[in-house]
Amino acid sequence: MYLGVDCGTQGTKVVILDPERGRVRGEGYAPHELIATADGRREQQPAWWTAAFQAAWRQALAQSGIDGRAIRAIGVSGQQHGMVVLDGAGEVIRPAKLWCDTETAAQNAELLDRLGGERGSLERLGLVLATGYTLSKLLWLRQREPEAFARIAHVLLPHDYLNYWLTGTLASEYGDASGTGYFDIRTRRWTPEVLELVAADGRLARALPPLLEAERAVGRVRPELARQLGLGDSVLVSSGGGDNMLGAIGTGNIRDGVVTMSLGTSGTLYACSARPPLQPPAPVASFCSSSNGWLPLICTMNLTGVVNQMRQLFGFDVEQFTRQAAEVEIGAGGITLLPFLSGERVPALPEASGSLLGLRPHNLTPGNLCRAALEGTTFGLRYGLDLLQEAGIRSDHIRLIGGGAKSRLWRQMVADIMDADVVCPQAGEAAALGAAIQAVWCDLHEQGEKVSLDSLCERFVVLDEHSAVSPGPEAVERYREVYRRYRQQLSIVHG
Ligand SMILES: Nc1ncnc2c1ncn2[C@@H]1O[C@H](COP(=O)(O)OP(=O)(O)O)[C@@H](O)[C@H]1O
Ligand SMILES: O=C(CO)[C@@H](O)[C@H](O)COP(=O)(O)O
Repeated sequence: MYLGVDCGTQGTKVVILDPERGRVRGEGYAPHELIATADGRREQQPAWWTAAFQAAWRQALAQSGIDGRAIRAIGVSGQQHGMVVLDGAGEVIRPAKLWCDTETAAQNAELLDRLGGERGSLERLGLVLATGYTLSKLLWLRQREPEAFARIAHVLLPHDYLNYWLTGTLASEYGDASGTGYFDIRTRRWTPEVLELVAADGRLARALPPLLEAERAVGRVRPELARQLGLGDSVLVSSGGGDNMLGAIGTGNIRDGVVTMSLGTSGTLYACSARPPLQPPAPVASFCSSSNGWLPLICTMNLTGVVNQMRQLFGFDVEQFTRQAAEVEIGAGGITLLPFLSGERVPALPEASGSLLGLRPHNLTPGNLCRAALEGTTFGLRYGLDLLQEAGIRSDHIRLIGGGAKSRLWRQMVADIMDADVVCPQAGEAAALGAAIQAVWCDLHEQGEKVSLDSLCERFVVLDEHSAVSPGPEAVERYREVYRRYRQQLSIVHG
């Protein structure tokens, strides 16, 4: 049996994969708290992740009915870009700043400028620095909390931290490392000279962990933790990765022609590629994949969080919200929501706020506002799809994952707005499944079996044909018009 863990923004999900039967035997979930303030701060205590890991694991174990000692290996997926800083004793210095923290927008602008703008950043790193990447968080820490900064001995990403907690070993891997802003996505090496823009004495480069190939193991679960979790005494921990990289594995997106979209706290859209795109538009992040290739990606910061807030404003549960939104026409009666409540990464508006446009006495209804929240956030992903297409990525079908993919209305909206067929994988938690598949891959490699990741995805990734939806020609036409209105209003409000 293999354990896949996905530490997302809103919670940790766990799956237990039975390789013989080729299916998930047990699942678990535990939510995370979030520190969120009006200045854009978004932080979490790493201890909340480890507590959620344990709670979700116990649920999955109980559901599966297996003995915990049957687990051979664990794979960990994590929200990208977070900054976890440890002191010399391996203790967490302060809460982790997350991918969606925009408090560091000024530091990102300063660093981008010092790198020579978008062009300089592309030349040095193979991608354009964005607010949310780890680098600007380090500069922020140096400027705002110099005492904490002085104590840094190790800098990790969220999934690296979970691997460290599991094994006691400090390590990173190419996929998640490529979202730091101090890693060259083409050579797959850290870039110490970029870190020197934050501290010229070289100490940050010394704080970075060694980099692993995707199919390598970090180590084995620490004996005292294994006992506490009811695991056996030599459970392997695979390299793990960023949640989008492992979402790619969990949707079989490891060869050309597949596009995955995730409707989670973030909205993401990505396709794997054997080479990094040659001249990607600046918002396209040419991250490395966890399948030894690349994963050009776009990410929006305002998705299910905005939809949840609109829903809660009216006191609706998910079913009531969906009914309200479904009962009104495409276009929300002329209302547009530019949904940048938390600032935005794509388009690059880290300090923006949201706007509601087109309000009139006849259209100001809960149904129109609920629909405008779904449409506005999905148009952000359509904007991203246009950019990915500019980078040369083509596909007329999308594999849809993340919490929002459970909504049939949203799935149909994605199909109509993107003009593409949409299908979900059978396993509800694709990134956790991807992590479990990577654990199988790594375990087989340790045993000397050079099995391909492709063959494992063939075996374990099953699409749910009942979830499939196709674009409706009439709806596609109507959304085209509404999207045009969205783009126009976007340029009027944000230039
Ligand atoms: N049936 C549903 N309809 C619409 N949204 C849903 C549904 N089920 C879950 N969600 C949304 O999915 C969100 C969680 O998504 P998830 O991908 O787990 O986030 P993350 O990985 O960022 O923690 C929930 O907050 C909720 O808004
Ligand atoms: O920053 C990015 C991608 O670059 C986000 O996709 C994070 O990785 C968070 O993911 P979720 O919590 O939404 O799954």
